[in-house]
Amino acid sequence: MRASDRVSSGAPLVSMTGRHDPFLRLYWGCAVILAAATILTSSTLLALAAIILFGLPHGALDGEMARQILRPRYGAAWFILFALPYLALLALVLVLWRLYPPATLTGFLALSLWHFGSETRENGTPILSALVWGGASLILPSVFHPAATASLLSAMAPPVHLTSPPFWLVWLFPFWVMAASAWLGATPCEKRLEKLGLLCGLNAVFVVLPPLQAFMIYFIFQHAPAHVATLVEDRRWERLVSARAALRYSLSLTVATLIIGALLIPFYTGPMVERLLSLTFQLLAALTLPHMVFDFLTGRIEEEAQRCSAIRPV
Ligand SMILES: CC1=C(/C=C/C(C)=C/C=C/C(C)=C/C=O)C(C)(C)CCC1
Ligand SMILES: [Fe+2]
Repeated sequence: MRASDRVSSGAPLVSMTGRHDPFLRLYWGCAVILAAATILTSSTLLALAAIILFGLPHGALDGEMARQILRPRYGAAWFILFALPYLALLALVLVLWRLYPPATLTGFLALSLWHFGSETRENGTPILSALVWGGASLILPSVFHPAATASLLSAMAPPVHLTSPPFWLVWLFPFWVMAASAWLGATPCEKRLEKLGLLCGLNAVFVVLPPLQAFMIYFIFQHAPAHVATLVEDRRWERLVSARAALRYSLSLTVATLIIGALLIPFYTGPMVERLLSLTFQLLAALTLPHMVFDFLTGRIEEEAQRCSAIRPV
């Protein structure tokens, strides 16, 4: 089973907060305080800080997985083998943002929908739950806050100027509602009320809050912990035994990403808030492509390992 095939929607925050670990309490306490400050002040900068500080580390865990797979075979060269193709894909996406901003934005949104969906896919109803949970963060703001979503997406991909969100995100809404109803219908009776509550909670976040704040809440309290929970539950990753360990092993690449981000600031122009907004999301897109390729490759390696162990004589 691929890491992303495991169940994670719904429970991640509860299972991943490490309620009894004082360090993680502090970590999540800071996340809650920063999120609350963002909402109270409506500050774009604080929202970006929360997204970076508490969302980015989940992607940095790719380095830990690559280390475990490549180091036994290639020794110290593992890092180059991992980092070079990763950085090449990252650079490619950053160049694509410059050359074809509208097409890259569309590609990023489609990729994000896939990425968010695959993180919250459930075993019984994989496609439905992926559309429901993955689509919510993109479809709901486009429907309930079209003007604000359009201006954020425009700021993300200058010189694109959207007066409304991409039509396909809005058109997906009726399908999203149907998928959500079908998914609830397919959920076992005893769990239905709980799932309905979660769905209503997620809807409320995207209906009530402005799009960037709602996305921040989704990203740091649902998406990132779901990814970490999936990896911790996956017994393949020897050192990822707890959320705390995951945080520790994500630290070096998180810092490296922050340095890359800081070095890129001079390449972005305009008022500082807009520069940081486009840089943050363009970099997220640039990280998401190699992250998804990596996820695909580790899934293939796992399938291969299972195939080999199935044909090995006992
Ligand atoms: C900027 C922005 C949006 C899009 C964000 C996207 C598409 C983020 C993708 C992040 C990824 C893929 C992270 C991977 O872990 C919304 C929600 C449409 C509206 C609010 C502002
Ligand atoms: Fe992610």
